[in-house]
Amino acid sequence: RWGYGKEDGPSVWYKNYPVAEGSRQSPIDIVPNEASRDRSLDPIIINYDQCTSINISNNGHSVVVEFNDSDDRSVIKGGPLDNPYRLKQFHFHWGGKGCEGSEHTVSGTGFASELHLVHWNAVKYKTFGEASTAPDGLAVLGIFLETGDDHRWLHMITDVLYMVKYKGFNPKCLLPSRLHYWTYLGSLTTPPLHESVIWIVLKEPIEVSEKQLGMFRMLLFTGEEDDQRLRMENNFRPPQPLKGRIVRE
Ligand SMILES: O=C(Nc1cc(S(=O)(=O)[N+](=O)[O-])cc([N+](=O)[O-])c1O)Nc1c(F)c(F)c(F)c(F)c1F
Ligand SMILES: [Zn+2]
Repeated sequence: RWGYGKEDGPSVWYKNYPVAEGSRQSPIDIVPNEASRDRSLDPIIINYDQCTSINISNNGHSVVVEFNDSDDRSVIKGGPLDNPYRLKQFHFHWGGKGCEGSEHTVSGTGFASELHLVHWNAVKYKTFGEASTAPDGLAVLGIFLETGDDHRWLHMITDVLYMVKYKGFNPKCLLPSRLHYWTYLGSLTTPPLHESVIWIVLKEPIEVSEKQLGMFRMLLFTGEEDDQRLRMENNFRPPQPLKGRIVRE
């Protein structure tokens, strides 16, 4: 249906998902000195200590780790959020080589990869599906990955990328040391591109090794029954027009 290739990639998503040309699409290019300081913005609060990962899977677009979101055991709150948002899953976007791969860019510069932790507003909405079409339904925490030393905990993902089930991974260990962020109103960056996301992009990247990133690239877009093997890489959407939106910090 949709993908990242020539015929089914971001430049043609508008055909089946007209909202692709909407007024709050993501990702965007973040220009730090054009961000406006909002003193009413509190620090974000991340409570992932009781989180329960239920599985890891390749959904044909990325590698996704899903969590039990039946209660408020792992939530993000504060910052631009009026309610606690429940962690539902996290996934990554990456490139085929070091310099590009992230979805958001900073003054035109991309990172090697970007981690998205997808949360939903379970106070106002009964299900993720309902929240996913509401303007304040989702909150996605974006974390840039830059290449450097091995990441102490990322190996728990890269080591099990070929397995389906594993337990007890706390995504808190993927957070950088400082939680300074940019925030703006945007959308899912993959179809259905719902304009329902309050984006919180952390300023500080985490460091991962080229070898660890290489493990992601061994994943395939295609199924084992498909005749052609398409390596999963460059699963990122390019920056979209700001259309008058303000990025706050
Ligand atoms: O749950 C979703 N997670 C998700 C979001 C993004 S995202 O890049 O758009 N994002 O927001 O981080 C990327 C990937 N991924 O695997 O690459 C994801 O798996 N997407 C999603 C969906 F699949 C639907 F069919 C739907 F109706 C809906 F409302 C959704 F929100
Ligand atoms: Zn994403």
